[in-house]
Amino acid sequence: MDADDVLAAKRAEFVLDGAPPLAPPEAHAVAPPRTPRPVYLDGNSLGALPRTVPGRLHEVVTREWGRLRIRSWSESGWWTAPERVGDRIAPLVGAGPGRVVVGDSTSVNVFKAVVAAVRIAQQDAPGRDELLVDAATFPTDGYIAASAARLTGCTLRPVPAPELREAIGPRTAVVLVNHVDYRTGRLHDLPGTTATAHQRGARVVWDLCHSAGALPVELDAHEVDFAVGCTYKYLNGGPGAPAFLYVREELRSRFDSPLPGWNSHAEPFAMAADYVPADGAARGRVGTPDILSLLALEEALTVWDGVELAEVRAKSLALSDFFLRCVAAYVPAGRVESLTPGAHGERGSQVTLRCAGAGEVMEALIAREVVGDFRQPDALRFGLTPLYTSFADVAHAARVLGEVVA
Ligand SMILES: Cc1ncc(COP(=O)(O)O)c(C=O)c1O
Ligand SMILES: Nc1c(O)cccc1C(=O)C[C@H](N)C(=O)O
Repeated sequence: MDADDVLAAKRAEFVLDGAPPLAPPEAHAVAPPRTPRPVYLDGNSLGALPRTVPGRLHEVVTREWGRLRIRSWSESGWWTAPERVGDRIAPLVGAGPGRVVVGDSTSVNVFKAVVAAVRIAQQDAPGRDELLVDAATFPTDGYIAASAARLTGCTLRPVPAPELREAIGPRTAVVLVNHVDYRTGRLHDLPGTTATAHQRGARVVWDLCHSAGALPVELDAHEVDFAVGCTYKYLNGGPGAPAFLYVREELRSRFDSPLPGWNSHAEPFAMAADYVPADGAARGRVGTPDILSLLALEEALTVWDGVELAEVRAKSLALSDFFLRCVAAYVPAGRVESLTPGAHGERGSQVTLRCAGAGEVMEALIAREVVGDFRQPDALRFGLTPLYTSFADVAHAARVLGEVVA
């Protein structure tokens, strides 16, 4: 299967094992892998380092910051980086140019998107005062949605994702959904939920943290209103890399950000007392962008050049199918149970196994160089990142898991 893998060559573009330490500034590259260990199955939490990033960062720090200093805001393209990097992410989430901006954290972008979506829904129909969130949401979305609800006079109602469509009613202003559940890896119905919300006069906000770069996402085609996502998982932007915010083209002029910082002003350097929002993606900005992280992300995104998301999806599903087959073959019966749906249409790009003593089992796996993660209370998570995970990796991981639980 590895021999037939059309994405196999991509693996060499990442730093994946005990290679020599980084930062030989002139070389800008790290020696290729010599051993296939450790097996890294945690790219759904922190993506691996693309080889060319250290060199690019070195250049940004020494030349753009060190020598050009303030000139770099214009000469090195720093000022426009949030929109430029947004345009690089756009094709990965099915968005046209000018609709995605990069900056802040996912949490902050959830806040901007949810409050802005409620404002639009309430302008269209003033009585709408309910915010729905998928009940198994990643915690930050739930916390932020609760605060956004308080600020906008809404009530927050958690609903299991498969029941969301039915739950959308005449009072629903906004539905906030995680596209892929971070715990189970379940893929939620983006086209159907979005269409139902719109039929019933509500707006949708999708959190794409676990789908951007993991599978095709068609934001424009499905007329999604707002979407947010992080860039440190499947987009490999690095720890704390800035998040992204998508605003649907038709809502561009109606997007009233609850965090209208000076970077989102139509004329930031007019330093005007009154706020006039920028047109386009820049309207989603707040303050000064995190340039080092942003430019590391921009470089990391070059690994997507020439990659078809359909191939990524096909490999992701083949990897999860194969991993589950290997688990069935190597792990004693009854010791683990897959929480990840069997149906391809309901699966993201990870496999989660429920397992007694999962915390200790994961510690033992990591000690044996199989790196996944543990989520409370009993979940073993294995992220499958098609650009660098091999079939041999997942077979090895299943074999070691079988030995550990036995
Ligand atoms: C679905 C989801 N939303 C949000 C976050 C985190 O948001 P932030 O980038 O603000 O830490 C994560 C992971 O950390 C996540 O899995
Ligand atoms: N963002 C993280 C961090 O700063 C530290 C440790 C883990 C994370 C994560 O991304 C967790 C991840 N969202 C999850 O799906 O559990």
